Amino acid sequence: MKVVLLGASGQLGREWQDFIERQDEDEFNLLAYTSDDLDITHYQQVSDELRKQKPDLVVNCAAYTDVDGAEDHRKLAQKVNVEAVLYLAELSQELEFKLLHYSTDYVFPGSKLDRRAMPEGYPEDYPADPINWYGRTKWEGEQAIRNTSSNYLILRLSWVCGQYGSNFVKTMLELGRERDKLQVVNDQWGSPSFTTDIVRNSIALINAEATGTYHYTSKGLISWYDFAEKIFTLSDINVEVESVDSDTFSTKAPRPHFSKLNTRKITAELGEVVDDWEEGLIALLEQLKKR
Ligand SMILES: NC(=O)C1=CN([C@@H]2O[C@H](COP(=O)(O)OP(=O)(O)OC[C@H]3O[C@@H](n4cnc5c(N)ncnc54)[C@H](OP(=O)(O)O)[C@@H]3O)[C@@H](O)[C@H]2O)C=CC1
Ligand SMILES: Cc1cn([C@H]2C[C@H](O)[C@@H](COP(=O)(O)OP(=O)(O)O[C@H]3O[C@@H](C)C(=O)[C@@H](O)[C@H]3O)O2)c(=O)[nH]c1=O
Repeated sequence: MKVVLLGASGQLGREWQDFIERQDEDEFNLLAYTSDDLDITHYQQVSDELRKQKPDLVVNCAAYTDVDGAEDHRKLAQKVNVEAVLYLAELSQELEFKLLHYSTDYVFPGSKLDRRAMPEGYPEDYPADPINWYGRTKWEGEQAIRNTSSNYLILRLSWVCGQYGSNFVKTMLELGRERDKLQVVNDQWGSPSFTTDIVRNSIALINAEATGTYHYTSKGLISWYDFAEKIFTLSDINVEVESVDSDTFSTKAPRPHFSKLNTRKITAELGEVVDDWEEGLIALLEQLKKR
């Protein structure tokens, strides 16, 4: 299968490349493009390249992911997360490739009431109602695909962490080593998704010829504070972590209080593929230690 990977230098893009390199058979012929190789907002270049390569599958790991930055750079976030995605969806229809696109838990409103009503998380068909600009652009990008392409897979993820790029685990390890004391929010609940699990399950969904929208995240429901505590305990880092609410640790973009994704649908499709978040964290810390 010929696969074009966009956003190849991000945390998920690099994990995709690693995963394919580790495969024994040549199941996938992967062509990886960083933003320098191919900017997805340069439509003519995208069109020329995809017409030339004629892929069976385009994996879109490219996105504007700076949640606070999106509030100040609304047009850019809109261009990358909506307009360029619409263009990819149009090309998928015209050139007949499958489009695998990633989206986020931040499309959901995340009220504290929702946490009580849906402790196992939001199902795929729960109405989106994002509370920040990043979430809004990601939702509009999803809708652009649904309204345009008949051959797509949208995989919603939450709290993505892996060995590459920047994420909460790596930020905590850095801050924990630099500082004596940290504040971490205790009133935003969800679950991390680890990049190795995401790529494995993305490929399983592709092999199962799944289409439509799916959720993937680890088992369990934790706050960022719980996550930070576990990162420090497992890493033997001695730092004082103060548990604070979102008003105390305020950010430019509001974050949902609850953003757990329900994973019943992917489990029904693929079997018991959803891993425990603590196991995922232990594996990631091991990987980081080796690097
Ligand atoms: N990170 C997270 O916690 C979550 C992420 N997701 C989704 O998962 C997907 C992958 O995220 P993740 O790997 O974490 O993100 P990263 O921020 O690590 O990577 C995003 C990549 O997109 C590239 N990019 C940005 N703009 C363009 C552009 N115009 N053209 C081409 N490439 C571009 C970036 O390149 P460069 O660095 O060179 O600009 C970067 O390599 C995204 O769709 C994201 O919304 C979903 C839930 C949680
Ligand atoms: C660094 C830091 C963050 N926080 C808070 C801020 C925020 O509410 C939460 C997580 O911080 P981050 O900056 O990693 O969060 P954030 O950028 O909101 O992460 C999100 O990224 C996008 C792309 C997604 O799609 C989401 O699923 C989610 O993973 O922890 C603290 O409380 N203390 C700290 O020292």
